[in-house]
Amino acid sequence: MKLTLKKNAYGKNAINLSKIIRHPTYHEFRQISVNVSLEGDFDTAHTIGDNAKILPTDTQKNTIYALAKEHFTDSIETFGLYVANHFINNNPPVSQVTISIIEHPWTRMAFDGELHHHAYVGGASEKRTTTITQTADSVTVTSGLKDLLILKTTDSGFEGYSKDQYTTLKETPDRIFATQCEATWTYTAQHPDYTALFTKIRETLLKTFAHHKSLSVQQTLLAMGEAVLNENAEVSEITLKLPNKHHILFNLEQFGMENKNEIFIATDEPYGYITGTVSRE
Ligand SMILES: O=c1[nH]c(=O)c2[nH]c(=O)[nH]c2[nH]1
Repeated sequence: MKLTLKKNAYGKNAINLSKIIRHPTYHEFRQISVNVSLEGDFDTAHTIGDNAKILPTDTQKNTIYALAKEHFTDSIETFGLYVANHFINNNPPVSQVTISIIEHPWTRMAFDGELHHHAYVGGASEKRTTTITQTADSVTVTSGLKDLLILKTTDSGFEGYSKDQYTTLKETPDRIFATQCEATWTYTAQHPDYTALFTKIRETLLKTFAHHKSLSVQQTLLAMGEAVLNENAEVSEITLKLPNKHHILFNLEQFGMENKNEIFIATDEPYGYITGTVSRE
């Protein structure tokens, strides 16, 4: 039987980089994690161990640090586009480059309403993300956010669902809705203002989550996606991933007490996993 090498790719993951951008009146601190993945004419490396066409992943890593000096000055999308372009233009065997970047936010400390010049608070779970995929004749940019923890204490219920002999879940018109939101979106236009749009989309996601009278996670997911597309002509499609981080009512009756939707078992696992993509027709 003849065996063939099918789709293959190689690159460097988790290239962790931080940068101080010194503005006249304050320092900006940025921290990103970059993945590089190259596809192309690399068969002979696999078949006969000929590395002539291989740009070492160590070089790929060095390239990210070197290019960041001049070209990581704005959004992660703009930097990712520059880097993808560099790899495809300088390496003939490469037919497709994928650059994924996660940005860890650091925000300047504030005292008496004044932002500090060079001290920051980090550690928030939420991250901004982008993936750039570039070939000789096409480039796609996907932007997003992940690990955005959001919760509401009411305006969420789950009733009227299908039941069988294994159903134990009680219907409720009022429950906690907690999720770790992941969103990724693509654009209708080339070179939009990535950062302004990110801020606007994030705001729309939060506002819709907060205001929606939720009959299910599924219904809120669609409402959030629709709101983003309705309010942003520059967005062509959005995918949302909303794990349902259950807070389960604890049985206080066993102690002769009534639980008026106040005490819960906060669970991480198992969790419901609701995903969906909303697109323009
Ligand atoms: O909003 C929800 N959607 C479900 O599909 C589901 N399933 C479940 O057990 N709880 C919930 N909640």
